[in-house]
Amino acid sequence: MVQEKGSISIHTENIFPIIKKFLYSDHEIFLRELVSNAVDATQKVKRLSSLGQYNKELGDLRVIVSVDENAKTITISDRGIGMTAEEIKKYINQIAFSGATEFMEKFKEAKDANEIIGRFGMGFYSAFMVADKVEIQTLSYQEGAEPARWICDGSTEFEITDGNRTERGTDIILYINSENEEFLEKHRIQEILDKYAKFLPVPIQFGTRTTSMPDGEDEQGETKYKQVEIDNIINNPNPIWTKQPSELNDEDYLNFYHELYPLAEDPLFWIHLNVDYPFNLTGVLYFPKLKNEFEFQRNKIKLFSRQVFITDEVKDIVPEFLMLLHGVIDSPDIPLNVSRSFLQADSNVKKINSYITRKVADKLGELYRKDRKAYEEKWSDIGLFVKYGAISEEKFYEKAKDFLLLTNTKKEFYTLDEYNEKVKALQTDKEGRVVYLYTNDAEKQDAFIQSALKRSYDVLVMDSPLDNHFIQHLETKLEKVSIKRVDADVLDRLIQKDDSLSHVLTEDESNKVKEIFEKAINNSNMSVTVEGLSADELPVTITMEEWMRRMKEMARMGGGGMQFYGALPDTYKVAINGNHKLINRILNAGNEAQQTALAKQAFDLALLSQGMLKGADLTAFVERSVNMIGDQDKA
Ligand SMILES: Nc1ncnc2c1ncn2[C@@H]1O[C@H](COP(=O)(O)OP(=O)(O)OP(=O)(O)O)[C@@H](O)[C@H]1O
Repeated sequence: MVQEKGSISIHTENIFPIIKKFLYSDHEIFLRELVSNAVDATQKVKRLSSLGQYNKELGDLRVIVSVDENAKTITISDRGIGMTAEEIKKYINQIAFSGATEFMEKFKEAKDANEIIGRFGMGFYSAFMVADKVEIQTLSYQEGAEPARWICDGSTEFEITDGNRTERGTDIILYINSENEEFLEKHRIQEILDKYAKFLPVPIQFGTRTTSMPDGEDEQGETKYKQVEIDNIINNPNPIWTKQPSELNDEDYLNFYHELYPLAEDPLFWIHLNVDYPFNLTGVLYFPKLKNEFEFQRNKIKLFSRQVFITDEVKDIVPEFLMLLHGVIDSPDIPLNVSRSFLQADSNVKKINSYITRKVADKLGELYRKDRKAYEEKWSDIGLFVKYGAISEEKFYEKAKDFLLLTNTKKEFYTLDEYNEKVKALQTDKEGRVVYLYTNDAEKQDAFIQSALKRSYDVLVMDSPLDNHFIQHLETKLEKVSIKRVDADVLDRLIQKDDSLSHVLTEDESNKVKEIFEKAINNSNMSVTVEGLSADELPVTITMEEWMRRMKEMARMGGGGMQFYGALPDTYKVAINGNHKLINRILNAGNEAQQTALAKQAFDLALLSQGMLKGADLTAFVERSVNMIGDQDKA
C-alpha cells in the first residue's frame, strides 16, 4: 500500500540529469559515499549502545556490499541506526537537498563530482550518477519503529511505503542504468572498495574469496592444503594511525608501510602524528629512501577523513618539500571540497602545515642528537630532503640549520657552525669573507681538488641536482661566506689573500706569453691571462667563472628567467702561471712553431685534466705527444 507520495523539496525541475551529466568523470565515488553513510550509521548505533541509549544486541555490524548481475542491482547493507519514515523525509528528502538551489548555481563552476557532492551534502544522491532507480529499505533502532521503504526513479518524485526489513539497519539498493553496467562487474567494485574503503573503521564485506588452508598431512608428512571459501573482508578497520604510538612497535610500522606500498624498500624512519587540538589530525609519515629520484616519488601521501580515503593529491595540504614523504594523514578538519586557493588560505590547513613541518624538523633533530653516527649514515638519503626543506620553507631552515650536514671530499660530516669553525683560519680572504670550496664532480675536478688540499684547504662535495639552489640559499643565509666551485678560478683568486699576485716575468715577456697562447688556442671564447701563481701550481688552468656557470646551470635546470644565460656561449678563463718553469721554457723555445706547439700541448693538458679534451682534438693531442716523446729520444 502506498503510504505517501511526494515531491523532493527542491525548487528546480529535475536535478538528476544534471548530476548524471556533469559529474560523469567521477562516477565511482557513489560507492564511497554510500559505504561511508553505512559506516556512519553503524558507528552511531555503537555509540548509542556504549552510552546505554540502546540496549539490544548489536549483532554482526559489518557492512555488506553485494552485486546482483541478473537484477542489475548493487546493494549496500548495514546494521546501523536505520531510519524511520519520518527520518527519511527529513534526511533524504529535505536535508540532503537543502543546498540544491545553490547547487544549481554552482554546478557550472565545479570541476569534478567531489567538489559538488560534499559541498552540497548530497552524498546519498550521488547514487543517481549510476542508477535509474534507488530504493531504501530501513528499520530504525528505535523502540517500536516500523520498517520503511523509499523509492525514487531519478525524477523529483518519490514514494514512501511500508518496508520489509526485519532487522535494524538499512539496505540501499541501486538499479544500475545501462551506461554504468561496468559497476556490475565484481572486479570493478573490488577495485573501488580497495581504493576508498581499505581502512574504514567497520568491516566491509564484499562476497567471498577462495584461500588455501592447512588440511592435515600427506603420507610424506608434508602439510596438505585445501581450498576454502571465506568472507571477503575489504578493510583493516584498525590501521596503525588510529592507535597510540605506545601500543606500536617498529614491526607494526614497517608492516603498515608495506601494506601501503608493497613494492617499496623499507623506509628510513617515521613520524606518528597525533593532535586533537586546535585541529584534529592523525597519521604516520615515513621517510623513504630517496636517492636522487625524488621527482618520481611524489603523491605518496594518502589523505583520509575519518578513515575514508579521499585523495593522494595532498599538494595544498602538506608543505611542498614534505611531498617526498610517504604515508597517511587523516583529518576531519581539512575542508575537502573547496578550491585550491580557498584551501591554501584555510586556517586549519595553515596550522596543519606548520604542525607537520615542526614535527618533521623535531624528528630529524632528535635523530641527529640521539645518534649522530647513524644520522650521518642516513645522510645520503635524508640530505636531499633536508636541503629541499631548508630552501623552500624558512621555518624549516631555522630548525634544520643545526642538523644540516656538509660533507667534504674526505667523507667527513660537519654542521654549518662546525664547518665555519674548521675552515675560517685558512680560508678567509682579504675582504674577511670565508670562502667555502666545493666540487660537484670530484673525478673531473681532481686536479683542482688536489691543489686545494695541498694548501690544506677543504673541499666540500655538492653533487646533487639540488645543490645549485642549496648553495645560493646558504650564501644568502650565512654571513660573510662565499661558496665557490673549486675549478671556478685559480686558487689564489678563489681565496685571494693579497692584492697583487706577482710573477717573475717582465711585461714584455708576459705579453709575449699571452700572444703565444692566444695563437695556440685560437678560440675567442677562451680569454688568456698571465697570473702570478705559486710555482707548484699547474702551468695552465682553465676555469669558468662561478657566477656565470651557476646561471647557466640554472638555465639548464629550467630556472625561470635564466634562459638568457643558457643561450650564451660557454666562455672560459685560461690562466697561465707566470711562475711555472714550463712557461719559461716556452718563451725560450727555438722558434715560433715550437713555441706554439708547446703552448698548445700545455693547454691541451689542462683541457685533458678537466675532461674537456674530446674527439679529434684528443686524437691530435695523443699523436702530438707520441711524436714529442719520439723527438726527445732523437735529441
Ligand atoms: N545507511 C544509512 N543509515 C542511516 N541513515 C542514513 C544512511 N544513509 C543516509 N542516511 C541519512 O541521510 C542523511 C543524508 O545523507 P547524505 O549522504 O546525503 O549526506 P551526509 O552523509 O549527511 O553528508 P555528506 O555525504 O555530504 O558527508 C545522513 O546524514 C543520514 O542521516
